[in-house]
Amino acid sequence: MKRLEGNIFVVGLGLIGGSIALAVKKAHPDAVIIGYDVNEQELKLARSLKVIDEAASSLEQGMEQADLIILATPVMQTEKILAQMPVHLLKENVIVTDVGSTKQRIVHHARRLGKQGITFIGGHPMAGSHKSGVAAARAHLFENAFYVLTPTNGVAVEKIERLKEWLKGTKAQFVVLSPEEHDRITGVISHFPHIIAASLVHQAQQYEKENPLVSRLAAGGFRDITRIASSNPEMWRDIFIHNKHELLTLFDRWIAEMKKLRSIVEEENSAAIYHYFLEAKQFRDGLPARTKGAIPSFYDLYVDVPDYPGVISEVTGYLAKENISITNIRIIETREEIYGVLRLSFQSEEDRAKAKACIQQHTNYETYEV
Ligand SMILES: NC(=O)c1ccc[n+]([C@@H]2O[C@H](COP(=O)([O-])OP(=O)(O)OC[C@H]3O[C@@H](n4cnc5c(N)ncnc54)[C@H](O)[C@@H]3O)[C@@H](O)[C@H]2O)c1
Ligand SMILES: O=C(O)C(=O)C[C@]1(C(=O)O)C=C[C@@H](O)C=C1
Repeated sequence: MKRLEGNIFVVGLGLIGGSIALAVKKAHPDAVIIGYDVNEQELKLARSLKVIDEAASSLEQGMEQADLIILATPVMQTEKILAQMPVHLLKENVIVTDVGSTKQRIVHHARRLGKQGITFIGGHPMAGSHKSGVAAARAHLFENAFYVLTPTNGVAVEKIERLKEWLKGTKAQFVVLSPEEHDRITGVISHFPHIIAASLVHQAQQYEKENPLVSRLAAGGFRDITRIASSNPEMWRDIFIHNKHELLTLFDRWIAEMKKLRSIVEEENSAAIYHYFLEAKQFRDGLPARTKGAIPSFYDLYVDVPDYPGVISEVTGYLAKENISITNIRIIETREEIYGVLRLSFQSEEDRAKAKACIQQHTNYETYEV
């Protein structure tokens, strides 16, 4: 495995910046990871968690020594940083990239770098979480996920390959898209779903004023579909402003769709209602669960476990006895007062099948694949 050496400057040490820093360090232990964040607490925490090797005292100080600059701030901040970047201070061969969830406006603002001979390659690792901050950063966050790159025409192929080499510790699958294609696709499968999740929560909040039982009765379905409403509001505000045009079209299409649905329910058109759900189920079930996709895929097994201390070691203990190795383990949802959902990831389909059989043999916990 080729190990690169050099200075990596990560601006914005939150969930994504921190995770990328850890992944780069894992693949290139001789690289020096320098970090900067406007929030001094996060910067200190990043240093003490060893997410970065050094803290820069300013953007300029970090940028002038960097061989790779990764901008991992909310997208409106990224736009500002690009506009103010001190190009004259940068190393000639530096590569500048970002991780923002939108691409057209960022790539547009980066044109000034290209004009002055600096390579900019837009990037977006298509995995994340509703959590934010460096404490949530994990080196494996992007494993198996797509990592979109949006290089513009003038960018040399060697520079793109070099960036992929730097980022190979993410174990993501790189895909090149135009910024327009990127924003169109993410509008449908990432951005618009966020407003739906947030609006469902607002609707429940309104109903709760009439009956406080609403939030107590909000069960698995509501929690599953609204998980992402717990995400960082600053990040999502910026995404909505950046991808406004795409989102306005999606609003119009969604409103038309809701009107259509409302009328079939009003008419009690049972065939139409049934087919609507059926088509949705077929498309959802057909999403590439095992191949790599926008929904990050692994050989995952979900286990509904009772909420008591020791339950995780109980389950992992059964698997250990049968020598079944787990690549990742996570409690993805605690459904208060009922049970938790344990997500176990495996290296292969075979391991997952063995694990399923093992858990079924030793426990009565429900197991399922999504
Ligand atoms: N969270 C996700 O699921 C996800 C996934 C892929 C990409 N992204 C993108 O990654 C970027 C970062 O998101 P995150 O989830 O890591 O957010 P985060 O809130 O965890 O981290 C962002 C960090 O940037 C810092 N910051 C803000 N303005 C700054 C500035 N001007 N200079 C230096 N630091 C600054 C903040 O203090 C914070 O520590 C966003 O552009 C987002 O669109 C997020
Ligand atoms: O899993 C989540 O919590 C996410 O919201 C991750 C998610 C997504 O919409 O899929 C969010 C924004 C990113 O730009 C990429 C990934």
